Amino acid sequence: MPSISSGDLSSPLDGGVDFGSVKTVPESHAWQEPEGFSLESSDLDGIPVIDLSTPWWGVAREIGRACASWGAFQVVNHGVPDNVLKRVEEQGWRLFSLPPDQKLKAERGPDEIAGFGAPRITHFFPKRMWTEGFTVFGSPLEQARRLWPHDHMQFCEVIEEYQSEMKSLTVKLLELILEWVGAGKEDLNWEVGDSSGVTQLNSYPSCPEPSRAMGLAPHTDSSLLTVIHQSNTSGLQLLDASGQKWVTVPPVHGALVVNIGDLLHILSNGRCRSSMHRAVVNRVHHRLSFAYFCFPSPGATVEPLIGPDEPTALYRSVTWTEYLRIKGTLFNNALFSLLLPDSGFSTRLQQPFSLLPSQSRPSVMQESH
Ligand SMILES: O=C(O)CCC(=O)C(=O)O
Ligand SMILES: [Fe+2]
Repeated sequence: MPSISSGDLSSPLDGGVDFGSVKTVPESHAWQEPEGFSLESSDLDGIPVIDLSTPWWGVAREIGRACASWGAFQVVNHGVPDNVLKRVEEQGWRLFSLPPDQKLKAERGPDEIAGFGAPRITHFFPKRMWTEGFTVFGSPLEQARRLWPHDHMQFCEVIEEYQSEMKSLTVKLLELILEWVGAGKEDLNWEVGDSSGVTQLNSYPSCPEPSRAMGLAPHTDSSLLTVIHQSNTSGLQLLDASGQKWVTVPPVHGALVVNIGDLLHILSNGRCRSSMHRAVVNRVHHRLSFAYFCFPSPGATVEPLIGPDEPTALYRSVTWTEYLRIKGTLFNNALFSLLLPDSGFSTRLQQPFSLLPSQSRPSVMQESH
C-alpha cells in the first residue's frame, strides 16, 4: 500500500477541513450520542461468506437466506481476478493522494453524477462525514483527463476493467437471486445484461478522535445490489435484523461484500432485505473502499415479482430514475413511501431503527416506537 503523507490529505471538498493535519475533530464533523449515534458494534456473528464455485442451486439457496436475513453477504471464488482488485486499489491511492487543488479540477457539480465530492446524503445530516468520494458513471475519461492531463490512460483502463468485472459478477448474482425468488430473467422488463453501473471510490482518512466522527452515515443503497471491495481495513458495519446491533463486516482476503439495495428489495417484494449500513473510521489506518452499484437499464420499471406463492405486491412499481428522485428527497423514508396501502405493516419491512440517528430513521418507524 503506498504511503500518503499527511499533507496530501487535506480536502477542500469537505468544508475546508484538512483531514490529515487536524488534532481534534472540528465541531462541523463531531457526531453525538444523543442523536442515536452509537459506535458500539459486535463482530461475533458476521454475515455469511459464500463460495460461488459451489453448485448453482446450493449457492442460490445460501444467497437467498443471506438476502432475507442480513440483506448482505461476502463472496469468495467470485471470478474477479486478484490483480484487478489490486490494480484498482493502487489507482485509488493515486487518486486520493492528489493535491487538493488538483482534486478540485474534477469536483462534482451540484447536478452532476461524476467526480470528487462529499457523500450525496450529506445534506440530510447536521454534521459532515469523515470521508471524500469519487464517482464514475460510464467512462472515467473526462474527469481523469482533468486530473492527469498527460497520464490518465492507466486510471481509465483499470477502472474500465474493474467495471466490466463488476458488471459480470452482478449479472451472475442477480440471476442467482432471481432463481431463489422463483423468477427468471424473462420476468424482468429489462435485459439483465443491460444493467447499468455506477462506481464509487471512497476514502476515509485516519481520524484523531474516531469515537466522535462518522465515516459514512447509516443508509441503504438505492441500487439493485452493490458490490464492495473493502481491501484489508475494516470499517463497514451492518445493522442486524433486530435493529439493535451494528455488526462489523470483517475484511476477508479476496472476498467481496454484496449489499442488497432498495430496488432489489422492491423487485423481490421485500423477500430480499435492503441492508442498512454505515462506515466508521479509525485512529491509525486510512481506509479506501470501492463500491459498484448495479442498477437496471435506464428507463426500466422495477415491479415486485409476484406469482402463486407471492400473490400480493407490497410496493408500487417505480423506475430507477424516479426512485433516485424520491430517495433524494425522502432519504430513508423512500422505500416506505412506495408501500401499497393494503400491504399492512409487513415483517418484510426493514429493521427497527432505534440505533439510527434521527435523520436516518424512517418517520414511519419513529411513529411506531
Ligand atoms: O466504505 C464502505 O465500506 C461502504 C461504502 C458505502 O456504503 C457506499 O459507498 O454506499
Ligand atoms: Fe452504501
